[in-house]
Amino acid sequence: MTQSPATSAPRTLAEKVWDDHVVVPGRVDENGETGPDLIYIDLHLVHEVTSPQAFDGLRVAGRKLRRPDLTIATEDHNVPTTDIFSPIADQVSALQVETLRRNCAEFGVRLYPMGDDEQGIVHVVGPQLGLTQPGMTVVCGDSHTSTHGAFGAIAMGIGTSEVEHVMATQTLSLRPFKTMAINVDGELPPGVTAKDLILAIIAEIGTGGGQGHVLEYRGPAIEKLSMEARMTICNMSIEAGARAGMIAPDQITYDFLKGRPHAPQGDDWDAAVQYWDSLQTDPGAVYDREVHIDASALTPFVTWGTNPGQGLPLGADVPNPADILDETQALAAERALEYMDLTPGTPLREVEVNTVFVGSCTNGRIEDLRAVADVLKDRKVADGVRMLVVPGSMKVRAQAEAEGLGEIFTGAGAEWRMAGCSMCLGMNPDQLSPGDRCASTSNRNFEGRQGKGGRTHLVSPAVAAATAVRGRLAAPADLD
Ligand SMILES: CC(C)[C@H](C(=O)O)[C@@H](O)C(=O)O
Ligand code: SF4
Repeated sequence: MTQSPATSAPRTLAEKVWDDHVVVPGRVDENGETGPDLIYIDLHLVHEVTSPQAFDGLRVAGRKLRRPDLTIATEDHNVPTTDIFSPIADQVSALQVETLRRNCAEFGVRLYPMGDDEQGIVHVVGPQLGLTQPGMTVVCGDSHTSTHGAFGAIAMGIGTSEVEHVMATQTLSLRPFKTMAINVDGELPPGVTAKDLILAIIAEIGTGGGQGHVLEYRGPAIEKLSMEARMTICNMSIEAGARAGMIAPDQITYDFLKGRPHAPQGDDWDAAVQYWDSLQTDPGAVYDREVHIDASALTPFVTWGTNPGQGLPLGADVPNPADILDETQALAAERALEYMDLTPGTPLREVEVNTVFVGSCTNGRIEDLRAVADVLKDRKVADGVRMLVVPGSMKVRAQAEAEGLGEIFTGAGAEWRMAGCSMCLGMNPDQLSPGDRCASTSNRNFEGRQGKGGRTHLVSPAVAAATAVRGRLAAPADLD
């Protein structure tokens, strides 16, 4: 953790974290081109889907895992959320989970298996244990690793060959990312949440808008957000095409972290906070690109299409592709509406759903469940609507139970499940059937993502809950 000399040029949060992790700087070749830096990795998260080949690679090369102490694994994608205490029925899922268990035992990786108190979605488990900390580099063979950037870490998804590289060396060879500031001015109005904000940001900059960049979300609206809300935002950075998303650590970050099992303690804590405080972007630091969003102008946001950028305020109508000037986007909208079976001009509030999914690494944390319970209390899920509430981790489930939320969910007629990725992508039995329409708190609305022929509208937890009660896309204010 080297401190930069006081005379150095102003740097952004991302640049500071990067600089502090360079093991070998990129070499300049004869044409003056700089090669990739060799970057140290502080935390490597592992799940059952993207790790088998990487472990195989180590085995074939006869190598050990370099830092088992910086590696942690959990079972999430294939976990059946109805019964996690029995063996998995599905053969493919069972094999993936068994393989992870064997690999973790052989290479000495700590694993949180199904049935363990700490088990859950990898991006919920890391922060919950205090493993994810400001100023770290965090990787995982999973695109939503960007979630951990909410702590002021550079956190990114990597491919399977990179997973193997990190396992063998605890480093990665990377070119520095470009930087982009997403300045969120003003204040979010009551009833408008982090999920609405990030959906609006992606609609604004596009699903390719962040390409090659690390996004830094900043400004008064971001500074007010809880860690859960910040994680929701950073989680979806990848849906804007970005390499990572970050938020500078502050007192809210420290209050969340303090006392967690892996957080520094005593003098180490004080020293860590002193270092973390130095990570804020310096005044005068220059980003490659800056975007401004006015939080106070936002309302609840929902997607109508088949990518996360195809979203609109809930009060809007289904768009008419003929009104979209950009030809490619107009064509994409046309195809999306066909798949989604939506007619231009229909008010989004009229769109009927038969399924509601609350969960995922975007919105499966305790605050999300509290928001859902606030709406469901003394209300019922509409006839003909199936609602699944799936906690992001078993710790979140236990907390929700302790607060009486589980009873509210089941009392309203929702299914209250065990922890896992579940219907976010349906690698377990929680899937949509063809023609089902789902309001989902997850992060991807791609064709067939939640089950073949299923249709997904991305929404906030509050909108999901109100939609479950009304049977049509709705915000809690529509229920009064
Ligand atoms: C299975 C995994 C590789 C994938 C990802 O990388 O994101 C999954 O988590 C997802 O959300 O689609
Ligand atoms: S909850 Fe969904 S987005 Fe998150 S890791 Fe699991 S499958 Fe991927």
